[in-house]
Amino acid sequence: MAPEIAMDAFTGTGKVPMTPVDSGRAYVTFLAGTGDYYKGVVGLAKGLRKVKSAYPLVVAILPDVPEEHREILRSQGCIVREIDPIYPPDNHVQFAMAYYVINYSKLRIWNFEEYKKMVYLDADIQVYENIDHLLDTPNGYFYAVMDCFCEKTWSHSPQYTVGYCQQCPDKVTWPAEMGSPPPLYFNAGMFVFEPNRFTYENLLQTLTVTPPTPFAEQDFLNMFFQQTYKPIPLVYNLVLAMLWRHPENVELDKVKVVHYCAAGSKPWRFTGKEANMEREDIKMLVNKWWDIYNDASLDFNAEESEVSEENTFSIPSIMAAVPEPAVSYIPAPSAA
Ligand SMILES: O=c1ccn([C@@H]2O[C@H](COP(=O)(O)OP(=O)(O)O)[C@@H](O)[C@H]2O)c(=O)[nH]1
Ligand SMILES: OC[C@H]1O[C@H](O[C@@H]2[C@@H](O)[C@H](O)[C@@H](O)[C@H](O)[C@@H]2O)[C@H](O)[C@@H](O)[C@H]1O
Ligand SMILES: [Mn+2]
Repeated sequence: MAPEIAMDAFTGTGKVPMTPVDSGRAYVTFLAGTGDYYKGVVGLAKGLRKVKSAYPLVVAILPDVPEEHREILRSQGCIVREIDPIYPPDNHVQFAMAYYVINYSKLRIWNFEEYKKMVYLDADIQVYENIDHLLDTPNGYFYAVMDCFCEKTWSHSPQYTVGYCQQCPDKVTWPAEMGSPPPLYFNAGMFVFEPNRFTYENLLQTLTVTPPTPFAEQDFLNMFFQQTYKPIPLVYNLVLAMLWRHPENVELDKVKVVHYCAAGSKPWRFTGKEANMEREDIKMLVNKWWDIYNDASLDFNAEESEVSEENTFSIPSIMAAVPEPAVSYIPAPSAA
């Protein structure tokens, strides 16, 4: 006998609320390679469960992700979707990190048209407070958190050269002789977007004529969505470098989402040896990530999920086997 459920648990019309698949909303992350980033996805899946997110986690994976890792993600209730890689046009650019070249493949998520609105999260991100409300934001905008230009990874940029950062625009003003300051620039580790076939095709076509730059798809997305980009508060994507570059902008106890993107900060391979990794706040955040990763009570439970399926929100792992819909991809540009 299904447990008695207060009518207000529904939409008040007595109708069962839409399940996450029907709601057209989901979280999505990206996984490539045979390495240990799958641990980041497991941590993220468990973190979203811990904050009682109502929506599933879709994982866009490249073909090189081994079956063993795919099975681990399915067993954690993830919806695993294989995508084709996307390479930037032939180039000789020096990416800030050599592996950034695979990050262009993230653009395939705009083709997940069965979803109307999604939150993209890097696999090195953890969600510590429920952020489902981001999926209720008004359509037509690209929501993301502003990045910081102060790390050495930005040493190629004019901002870094003049010591300008959008996080403290009054500290070093943009030199007038260099024209207008750069447009607001987001970190592409987390963003709220609407999958859309037209946008998808436009992204891929534009990519073929856009010379690659050091921050790869992050630079590309900033250029592409410049007119519709809407900054959201830093609590939705704490880029760790903010802790030592702009501590005045950070209230750590209010942060909902932590992005482990500083060199040496990936929790699953943390040694504490790199610069700033000896900080107490960094060690606390890494331990916080491990507490969730190691918490067996947060593992996906298919039975529990099926029971709650009747009431509210969950996705049985059978959904995890959802095959890639037969769509004709725009052929990716030739490999770099
Ligand atoms: O070997 C890799 C490297 C990267 N990624 C994915 O690409 C994202 C972007 O890379 P990363 O987070 O390392 O970049 P950062 O945010 O540190 O610049 C990761 O979060 C993963 O989702 C992956 O799956 N395998
Ligand atoms: O492929 C480019 C990547 O660019 C971004 O990472 C960078 C960037 O944020 C710099 O500003 C930081 O200095 C650096 O530490 C950090 O790794 C995104 O987090 C990642 O998802 C991905 O798009
Ligand atoms: Mn990242």
